[in-house]
Amino acid sequence: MLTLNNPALLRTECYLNGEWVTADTGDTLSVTNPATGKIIATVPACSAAQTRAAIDGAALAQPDWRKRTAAARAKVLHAWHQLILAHQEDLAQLMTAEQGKPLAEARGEIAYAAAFIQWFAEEGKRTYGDVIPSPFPNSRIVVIKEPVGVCAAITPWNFPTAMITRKVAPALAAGCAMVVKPAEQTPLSALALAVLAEQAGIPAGIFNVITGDPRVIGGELTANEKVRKLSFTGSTAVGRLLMQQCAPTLKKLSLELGGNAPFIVFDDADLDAAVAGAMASKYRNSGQTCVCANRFLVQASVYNAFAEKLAQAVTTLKVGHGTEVDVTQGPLIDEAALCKVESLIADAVAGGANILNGGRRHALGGTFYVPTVLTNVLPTMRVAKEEIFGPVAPLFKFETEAEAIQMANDTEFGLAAYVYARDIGRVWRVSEALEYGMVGINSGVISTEVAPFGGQKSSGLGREGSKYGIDEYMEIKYLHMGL
Ligand SMILES: NC(=O)C1=CN([C@@H]2O[C@H](COP(=O)(O)OP(=O)(O)OC[C@H]3O[C@@H](n4cnc5c(N)ncnc54)[C@H](OP(=O)(O)O)[C@@H]3O)[C@@H](O)[C@H]2O)C=CC1
Ligand SMILES: O=C(O)CCCC(=O)O
Repeated sequence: MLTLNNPALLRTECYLNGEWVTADTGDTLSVTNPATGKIIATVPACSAAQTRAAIDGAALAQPDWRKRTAAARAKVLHAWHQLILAHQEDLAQLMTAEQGKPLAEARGEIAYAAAFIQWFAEEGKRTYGDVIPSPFPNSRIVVIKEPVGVCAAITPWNFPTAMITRKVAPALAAGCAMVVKPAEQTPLSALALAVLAEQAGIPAGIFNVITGDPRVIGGELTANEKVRKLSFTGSTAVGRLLMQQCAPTLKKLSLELGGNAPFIVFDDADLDAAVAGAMASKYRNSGQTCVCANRFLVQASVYNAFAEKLAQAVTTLKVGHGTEVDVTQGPLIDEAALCKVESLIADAVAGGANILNGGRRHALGGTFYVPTVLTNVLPTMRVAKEEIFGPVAPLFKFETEAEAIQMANDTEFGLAAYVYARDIGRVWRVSEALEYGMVGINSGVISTEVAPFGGQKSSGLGREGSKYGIDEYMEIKYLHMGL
C-alpha cells in the first residue's frame, strides 16, 4: 500500500498545456510494482492528436518564457528545486513503488534530480556569447546564443526522475519548452514532478508530461516540425530508430544510449579500494544503469585476490523489497530483464565460466536475482558484448597494459570506463587510450550534475549536466554588423 504524506503527488492524468487530462480515447496503461507484481495505478495512453496539441501549446507558450530574463526563469526553477526537496520522501516512495530500487537509492536520486534544476537555473545566467575580431574594417562580428524552441524528451525507467530533470532543467533555463514522454514502467515519478512544476509557477505549456504508447507518441514527437530538438536516454536500438525518425525534420539530437563499461584493475591498484569502487559501480540500482561496470578486466597477478575480495563483498548485499530497511538490491524491472540476465549467465557457463556467487533467481521469487560474480569469463562470450543491465560481475583476465586497452575498446559502445591503478603514467596513458566519454580513475562513482555525462561511438551524442549541458538546448547565432 502506497501511503504518501501528500497524496496529491500521486497523479494519474497527464499534464498538457497546464491541464490534467485523460486520454481522448479513454485508453490507459497499468503501472506495476516490480517487487510485488501488483498494479498500483493506471495512467492515460494518450493519442497522437493529444501529442500534437501538447506540442502546439508548447509552441504558443515558449516565446513568452524565452522573453523572460534568465534570472526570472531561475526564480521559478529554484522554486521547483525547493519543492522537490521538500517532498523528497514522498517522491522516493513513489519511485520505489514503480521502479523497485531501495528507498535509500530513491532518496539519493531525488536529491540528484533536484541538483540538475538548481545547477541549470544558475547556468542559464551564463549563456555567454562572443565578440570575434572582424577581418573587415567596417564591420563587427558578434555571437549570441538563443533557445532552440520546443523540445521533446523520451526517458527511461531506471532513473525515473533524474533523467527527466537532466533534460528539462537546461531546456527551461535556456528558454525552451519541453514535452516529456516517460517510460511506461515509471510514469508516476514524472507526473509528480509536473505537480510540483505547476506549484512552482512554471507557466502552462512550458513543461508537459504525456504517457502512452511509445510508437504513437514518439512518432509524433519525432515527425512534428515544431519540435526542434529531441533528447533521448535508453537503448541504442531505439536511439538509432529515433535518429532516423528525426532525419526528415533535421532536429537537434542528444542521445544517451547503452554502455559496456570496462572496469580495469591493474596490479598496482589498491585492491580494497577497487572492490569498493566495483561494488558502487556494479550493483547500483541492481546493475541497471548505463554506467554500471559491465566487464571487469583484472590483471592476471591480482585476478584471484580481486575475485575473492569481490565475492566476499557481494555476500554483504541484501536483496529484498526496496521499502525494507537495509535492503541494497531491489528486483529487476521486469521478467524480460531477468530472462536476459539468465541467458547471459547460461551462455557464459556453457563456455566455461565459473559462478563464484549467485547465478540463480532469489528465493523471494518475482524478478529478484541473487548478486552474481563470474570468473574465467572470455571476450568471446555474449556477456562481454552485450549490456547486462543486471547484478552480474563477469571477471576477465589480462596480462599487459596494451591488452587491457585493446579489450576495453573492443566494443561498439563508449560511455563510461573505470581504471584502478596507482602508477600515474599508466593512469594517463590508459585514460587517454580509452574510447569512452567518461573515465572513473580510482573511483566507481562518476555521476554529478557538474560534470559532462555522455558517450562516444554507439553510446550516443551530446553531453548532459555541467556547463556544456545547456548548449544542447541553444542555437548559436552570428550577427555581422556593418558600421
Ligand atoms: N542508457 C540507458 O540508460 C538505458 C539503457 N537501456 C538498455 O535498453 C535495454 C532495454 O530497456 P528498455 O526499457 O526496453 O529501453 P528502451 O530504449 O526501449 O526504452 C527507453 C525509452 O524509449 C521509449 N521507447 C521505446 N521504443 C520506442 C519507440 N519505438 N519510439 C519512441 N520511444 C520508444 C520507451 O518507452 P516505453 O517505456 O513506453 O516502452 C522509454 O521511454 C536495457 O536492458 C538496457 O540495456 C534501458 C534503459 C536506459
Ligand atoms: O543509466 C542511465 O541512463 C543514467 C545513469 C544515471 C547517472 O549515473 O546519471
